[in-house]
Amino acid sequence: TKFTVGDYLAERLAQMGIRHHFVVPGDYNLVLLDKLSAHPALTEIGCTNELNCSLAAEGYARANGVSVCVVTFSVGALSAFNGTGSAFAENLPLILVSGGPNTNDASEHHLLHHTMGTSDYTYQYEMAKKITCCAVAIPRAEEAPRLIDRAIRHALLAKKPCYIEIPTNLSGAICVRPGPIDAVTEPVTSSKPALEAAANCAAEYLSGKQKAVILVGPKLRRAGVDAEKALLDLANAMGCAVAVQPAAKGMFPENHKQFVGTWWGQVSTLAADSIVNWADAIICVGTVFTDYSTVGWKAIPDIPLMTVEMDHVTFPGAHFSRVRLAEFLSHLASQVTPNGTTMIEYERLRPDPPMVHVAAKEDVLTRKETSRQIQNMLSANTSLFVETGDSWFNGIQLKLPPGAQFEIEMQWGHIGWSIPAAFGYAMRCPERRTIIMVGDGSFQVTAQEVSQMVRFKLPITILLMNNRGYTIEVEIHDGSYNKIQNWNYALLVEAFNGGTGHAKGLLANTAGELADALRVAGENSEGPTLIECTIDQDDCSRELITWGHYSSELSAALSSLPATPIL
Ligand SMILES: C/C(NCc1cnc(C)nc1N)=C(/S)[C@H](O)COP(=O)(O)OP(=O)(O)O
Ligand SMILES: [Mg+2]
Repeated sequence: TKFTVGDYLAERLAQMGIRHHFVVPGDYNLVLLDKLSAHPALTEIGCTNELNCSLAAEGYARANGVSVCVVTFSVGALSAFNGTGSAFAENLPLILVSGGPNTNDASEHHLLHHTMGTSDYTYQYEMAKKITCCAVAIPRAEEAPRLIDRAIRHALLAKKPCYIEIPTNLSGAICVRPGPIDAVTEPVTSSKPALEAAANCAAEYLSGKQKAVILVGPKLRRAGVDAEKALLDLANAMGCAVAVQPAAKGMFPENHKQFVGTWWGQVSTLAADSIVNWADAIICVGTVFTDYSTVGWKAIPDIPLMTVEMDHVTFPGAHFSRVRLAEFLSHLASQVTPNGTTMIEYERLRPDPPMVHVAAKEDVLTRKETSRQIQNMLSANTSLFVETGDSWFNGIQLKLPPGAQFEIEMQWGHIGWSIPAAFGYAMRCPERRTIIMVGDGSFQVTAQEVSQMVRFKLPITILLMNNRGYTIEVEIHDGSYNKIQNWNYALLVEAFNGGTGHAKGLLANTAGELADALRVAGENSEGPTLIECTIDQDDCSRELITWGHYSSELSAALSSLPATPIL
């Protein structure tokens, strides 16, 4: 049989370790989908819509390192742009592939279905350029190898999404076979002189300091599989306190003796803020300081920083390009002199473990009791997804046992992300126990993807925190718009079974009912189990109230008049 453009893409995806491709079919991509599903190493995963398809691919990339989402032109791609934006914001190489109009139509000024109704079809490619690190539209089959390889390589190096548009008449066009995959996947290594110079600068930066801490940010994990190990080596070599930003929870082991908690200003955990504020040197590794992670700009380090990024290192007064994060940390680990001052001080500050109240079986269910029971089910095999909402704060308060994984989407913050993202993640890691903490408002955005968990028999446990509305928004700025229609969530999930599935929908109004429901979930290995936890609409974490208070100042800042009056 002839080798085609679609086969070229399929082979490249398989060569780089992708085993599942997330799709929604449409007549602009059907031939392409035939080629992809014909590849022995690829399994086609259909999704209910393109928003969920792109978010499922985003979740898959968290587990696999790279993912692909294949949609139809315009009506499909514009929804998939949202999950692509998430991948950009979260530093994930998601490959967005869209079918496109037949290359013969433009010159005929044909009006085509699914388009804006004009004969200019370039708008999608132009938009994709803005939300990816590389966008290509294949004009003819001869250029497919060069353009496909270029887009994928950019995505892998930048840890950002890329865009590949394949006209519907080119997927089946003759194409040459791909060369070695190294040409696409081989990483860029550090410049040796720059690495040395940066390490010398670090030694100088640290030499005059007494109280160094390490602050870990969400880009650490995105810097590659050896990045977390390199950080551990540096932490062990230094002996100093190590704090994580909220979006980096789980990227440093929480049972490590030098772990001092999540640094998040007034809503830090384990008094991490006290030791970070005490430090006279902060090594920021993959950190991201945003309005949310600094609690409305209130918690920003106010001392000169050393920052280690994915491909450069900066100091007060110095910048070193092309220094890879993992290589730099490992190199530094072999050079630094131990300085445990901040750990000695922290042991004096470390808060005593809180008294945990165990509710009686008949007690009305509370947020705290729900968190306590979730804490007890976390294990080395758990992957916990926490959704935008009070679930952020409740999830971040939990203590991760060694090996447990934690996934959060704090930069993009698209409510509903956790359902498709956990589904995509679980397709890649079916052996792990995936648990989702999600609010009622978020669940309503992407609930359809639970039906794919039924279809692929994924034993995902969904803790649906039903506080009757958009509570985070209530805390930031209340209004009529924070009210939503309540659903019978347990019934909805059972409706997805369609006569053959094994989803279970349970309602927990008391502590005892939650305990029973979690037992049922633990035994359901054939499909998802949703447990609707009904809690009072004002039963939110104190961190949310504190953060919300400062963020309402933030939202006031967001709505503040422009600094320079517009004349
Ligand atoms: C509406 C919105 N954010 C605005 C928003 C709106 N649209 C999208 C796609 N993403 C967003 N973050 C948010 S955080 C709601 O409070 C979420 O409500 P819910 O899931 O019920 O969680 P809580 O009750 O714990 O807040
Ligand atoms: Mg809610």
